[in-house]
Amino acid sequence: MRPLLSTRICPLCLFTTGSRTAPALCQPWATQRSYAVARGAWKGGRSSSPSRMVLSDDVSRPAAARDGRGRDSEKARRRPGPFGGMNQTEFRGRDRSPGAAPRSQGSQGGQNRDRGKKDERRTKAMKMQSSLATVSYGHRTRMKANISDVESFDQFELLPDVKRAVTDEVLKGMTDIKPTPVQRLAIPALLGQYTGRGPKPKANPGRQEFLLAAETGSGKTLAYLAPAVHALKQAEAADPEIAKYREYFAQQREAMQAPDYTGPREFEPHPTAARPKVVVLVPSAELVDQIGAVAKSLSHVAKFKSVTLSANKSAAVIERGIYSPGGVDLVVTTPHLLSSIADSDPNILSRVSHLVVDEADSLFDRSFSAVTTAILDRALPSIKQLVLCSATIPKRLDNYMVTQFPDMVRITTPNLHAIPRRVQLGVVDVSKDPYRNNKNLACADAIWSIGKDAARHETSVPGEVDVKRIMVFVNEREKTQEVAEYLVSKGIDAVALHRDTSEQRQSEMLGSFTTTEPMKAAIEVSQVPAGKRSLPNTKVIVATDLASRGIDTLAVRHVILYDVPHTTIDFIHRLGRAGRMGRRGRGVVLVGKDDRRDIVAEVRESMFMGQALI
Ligand SMILES: Nc1ncnc2c1ncn2[C@@H]1O[C@H](COP(=O)(O)OP(=O)(O)OP(=O)(O)O)[C@@H](O)[C@H]1O
Repeated sequence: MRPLLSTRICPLCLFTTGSRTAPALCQPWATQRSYAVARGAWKGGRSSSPSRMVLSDDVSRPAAARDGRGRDSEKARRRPGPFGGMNQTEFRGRDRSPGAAPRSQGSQGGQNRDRGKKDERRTKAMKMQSSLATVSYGHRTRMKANISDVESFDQFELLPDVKRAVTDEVLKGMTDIKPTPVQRLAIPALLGQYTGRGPKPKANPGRQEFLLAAETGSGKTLAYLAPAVHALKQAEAADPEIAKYREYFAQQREAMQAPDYTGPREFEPHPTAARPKVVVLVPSAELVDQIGAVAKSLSHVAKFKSVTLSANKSAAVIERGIYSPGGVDLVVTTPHLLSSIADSDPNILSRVSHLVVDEADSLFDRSFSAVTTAILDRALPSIKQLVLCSATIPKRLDNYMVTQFPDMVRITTPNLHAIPRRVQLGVVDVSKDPYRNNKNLACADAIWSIGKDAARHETSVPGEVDVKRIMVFVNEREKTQEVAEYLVSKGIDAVALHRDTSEQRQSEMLGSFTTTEPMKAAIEVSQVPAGKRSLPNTKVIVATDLASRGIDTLAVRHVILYDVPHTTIDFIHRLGRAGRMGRRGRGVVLVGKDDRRDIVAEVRESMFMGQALI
């Protein structure tokens, strides 16, 4: 007997039959077929509306929002009874939520024939968690169109010095420099520049609010810093107070050079002393240093004063930085530190025109949100541009933005919420032999095999190999130390990234993970005196993703997910430490007997399809 799935329904008489015999048995079917064949539109008995392999760009809109005809046919298709749900041009059960990215985003998408059914199964467990806000397919497509014809930083209306600072300082040494998708979208938008696509932006004399959301390692820092520095320099050129100070400074300096000068030898403080115009908030001291370094590079050419403030610095250094008589234009800091400075000097936020909240998903999370919003409230009266920046938009953040900033312009890249394209994910079932739920052993084994594999490839110097830098992620901070100690006991150079790790060791290790400089080691896997083997060509950081959120770990090719992350948000941030800026990367997830295999399988399949996680 022919299986039920291969039967077809004649659209006119609703006669059910096998596909081969249909034309012979059913006259309307045959008539329709020959008519359609003659038009070149035969789709095997389906109606001539779009094939289900073509996605409509209003796929994210609910059926009720579509035209009347659509609603009627929808009703008909959903009619209960033996023929209800037949003759559909698209699969009803398919995930129609906007977060489920279209096939066209992936390279392998064409392989999936019974796509609708598979998609539903594929995202079921992720949907149960459903922690990420969704982005519609139509929105992604529009954003894709908006970036297609931007090829160079010259196309942006940035001041020449700022442009030079980006290409000759921050991206120094790179050839064929092109803006990344998020830069193509965000820089013109933040500059208020019209790119010839979409509706022309209205000049907004009040406050502008932007969300800037793009995948990990995609260049978001420059996307917000370059326009902020541009605005800073423009405002400075038009500020009468600064012009007056410059005049005073030049006169005073000349006067001081006279041999008979007896007046004060110090200058009056600059109008911007302790009154920055641009403030960038980030969640950790490491990120303060990282973003601060990009700002510093920009300042060398664009000429402005940037300062980094973090709890790693002494009170004296912080005070010297912020109260420098030469003024301060841009501050990169954490909300807690800025808040405590603002408690003793409320004027510190009185001139802020540009406030950037980087890693906004963390900074509006429970642990930070009270202090972040307090800063926001203080700074809002003077703010001209507020930018929230993140690689993930959790539903929580989405709701906050909807209620607090309903007019916020959302700039999201077409691949938002997808794991970088060139990162692959392998799964190790640690519940089986030889590990029997010993994750420590499985983790050490994975690192040893990466190290041994790398030891086979000598550099141009005989006997020398590249050092592999590997990140291991655990769910709980307390676990970092335990895992790191175990790895060290197995001859692996591992360090836990947490508050109690010595600052020097931590920054040494992070430094070697964020540099693009190759590191070399002797090829031999050595025997230390006690007979314990050691692996000299790997370096390992064990961390929770909070400790490493946003860190630009360019040197990392391997990420080990010791614990299965609690949410897809954590998957994105953890795997996003590899595969930065289009580099290749590999993730390995250790799945124990109590772990959510369904989630891992779905994440893996989404990655394979090149689709966004939901
Ligand atoms: N146009 C560009 N071309 C090449 N490299 C770039 C470009 N823009 C930025 N980069 C580099 O890409 C790397 C990642 O950038 P950045 O740290 O801003 O990523 P991100 O999007 O903020 O990532 P995350 O979400 O993980 O914080 C940096 O090393 C940066 O120098």
